[in-house]
Amino acid sequence: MGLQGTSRFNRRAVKVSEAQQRVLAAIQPLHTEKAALWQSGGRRLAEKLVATSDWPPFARSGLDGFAIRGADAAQASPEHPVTLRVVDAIAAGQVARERVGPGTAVRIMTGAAVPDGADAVVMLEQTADAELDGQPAVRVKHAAVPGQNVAPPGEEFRRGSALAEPGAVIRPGHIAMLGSFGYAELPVYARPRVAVFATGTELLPVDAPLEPGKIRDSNSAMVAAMVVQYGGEPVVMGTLPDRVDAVVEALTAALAVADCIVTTGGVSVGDYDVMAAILSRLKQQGRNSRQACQNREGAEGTMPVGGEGAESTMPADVEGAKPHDCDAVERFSCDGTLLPEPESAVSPDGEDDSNRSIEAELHSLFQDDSRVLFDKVAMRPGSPTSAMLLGGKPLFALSGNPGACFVGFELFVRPALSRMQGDPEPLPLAVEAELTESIIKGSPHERYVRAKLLMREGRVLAEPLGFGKSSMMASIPEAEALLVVPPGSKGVSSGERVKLIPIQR
Ligand SMILES: Nc1nc2c(c(=O)[nH]1)N[C@H]1C(S)=C(S)[C@@H](COP(=O)(O)OP(=O)(O)OC[C@H]3O[C@@H](n4cnc5c(N)ncnc54)[C@H](O)[C@@H]3O)O[C@H]1N2
Ligand code: MOO
Repeated sequence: MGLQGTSRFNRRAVKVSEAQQRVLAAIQPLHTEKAALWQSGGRRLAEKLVATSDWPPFARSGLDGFAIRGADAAQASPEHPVTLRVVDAIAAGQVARERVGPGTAVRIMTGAAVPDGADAVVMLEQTADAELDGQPAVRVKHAAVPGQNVAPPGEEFRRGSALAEPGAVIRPGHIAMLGSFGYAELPVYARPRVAVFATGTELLPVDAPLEPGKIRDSNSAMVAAMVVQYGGEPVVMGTLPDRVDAVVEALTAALAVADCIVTTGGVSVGDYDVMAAILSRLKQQGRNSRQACQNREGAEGTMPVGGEGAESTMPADVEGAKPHDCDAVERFSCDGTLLPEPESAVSPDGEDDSNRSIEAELHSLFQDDSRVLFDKVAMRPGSPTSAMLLGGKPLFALSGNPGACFVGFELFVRPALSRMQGDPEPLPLAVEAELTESIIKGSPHERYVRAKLLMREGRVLAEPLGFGKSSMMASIPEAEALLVVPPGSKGVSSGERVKLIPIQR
């Protein structure tokens, strides 16, 4: 394959929190657009919106009854009712033609504008129809006070007051408020378009019969569903064989249509782990470019985010940590672009020709602002989970194992999608719960265990689900949280409080 070498083992794990920070530091919110009010639920607002009038906009009756002057019925009681002449009757949406003067009332329905002169509404149940000098009248049988059952203008919102801040998720309540103030369209962040690929020559489409040694591609559809769940638009691009040229071609096509790419599989250290090979080459490019600059300028180079300098804050990872392989030829310019292949590197046999064409394809894939963000994470499952920027767009190379793929998406792709949609705090809030049963198995790295949440006697409990191996999917549908087991040899005991990350259901 030409791209495999010892550098595929040369990966050092970063902590989950560090990996998340690298992702967030590399991503900006997307462009904004307008969405119809009724279609904007769940999207994120791109601007602060304010009340365009006082609310309510007029003094509003809270009941069906009679609008009166409170002072007229201050002493009213069932034994000594007060009789008032009824001068008008209005439904919601109508405005009274008459003012309410001393000794008069207007029959009024819920939501109608309280007429001038009136300052109270008496509910129908506290009145009786009457006549006064042959004219319609009302007997008020309970004492009234000014202001009763009247919502004054601006009671709830003052004109100009903030209704929602940029980045807020638009919830049904926002839609009600914004509709009241005449916002028929809302400025929202664009939904990220996410290209989804599964790599693996063993993969069959979901509608194909099983064949010996092959399995159906379940990750693509799961990832697409998760993209939708977190506000994005998936572009499912199918399965790819474990060949660098095929993957590079597909990634190039994806970059033309998507804001973000998610791949699954091929990210570990195996002979056919094609995503790992691409990551390794991109990393090598960054390293060579820095080396070339240092040599040329005779100065200490500074490492970009995701470079080896950042990694040195971690203890050497026990699995796969090796000194950097610095035997690469300097074929990269100071800005990180690939320089032409030297003539001497090309031999007449077919192997080199094919390498050369792969080099050319990689050259065009690794445009400006292409770099590895991380290529191993100190976690289980999904330690080979990786991320890179390609031409400024994030690519998440998730593990092929379905359980690890799911966890990798929740931990890294979800915050990225939230950031692209303008979320000011894209990392999910961790909460605590009591563990229902011990997790005996220790781990050198943090473990993210799929769990169900239970309420018992007002306490939130977390129940670890069975079938939680990286390769297993049976626990994914039921998972309501990822329970975080700290690194260590002894696991966590039943009854202990554990940190967990809720999953959107
Ligand atoms: N020598 C080593 N081997 C492995 C290591 C290691 O450190 N050294 N890491 C292991 C860990 S941890 C994980 S996780 C897996 C990650 O492997 P990849 O991400 O490269 O994934 P694949 O090898 O392509 O596939 C793994 C597994 O998942 C199945 N798969 C792949 N794609 C799909 C799909 N779209 N739908 C359903 N299932 C899929 C695939 O058939 C494999 O069974 O590597 C370990 N190995
Ligand atoms: O880290 Mo891997 O996902 O355990 O099997």
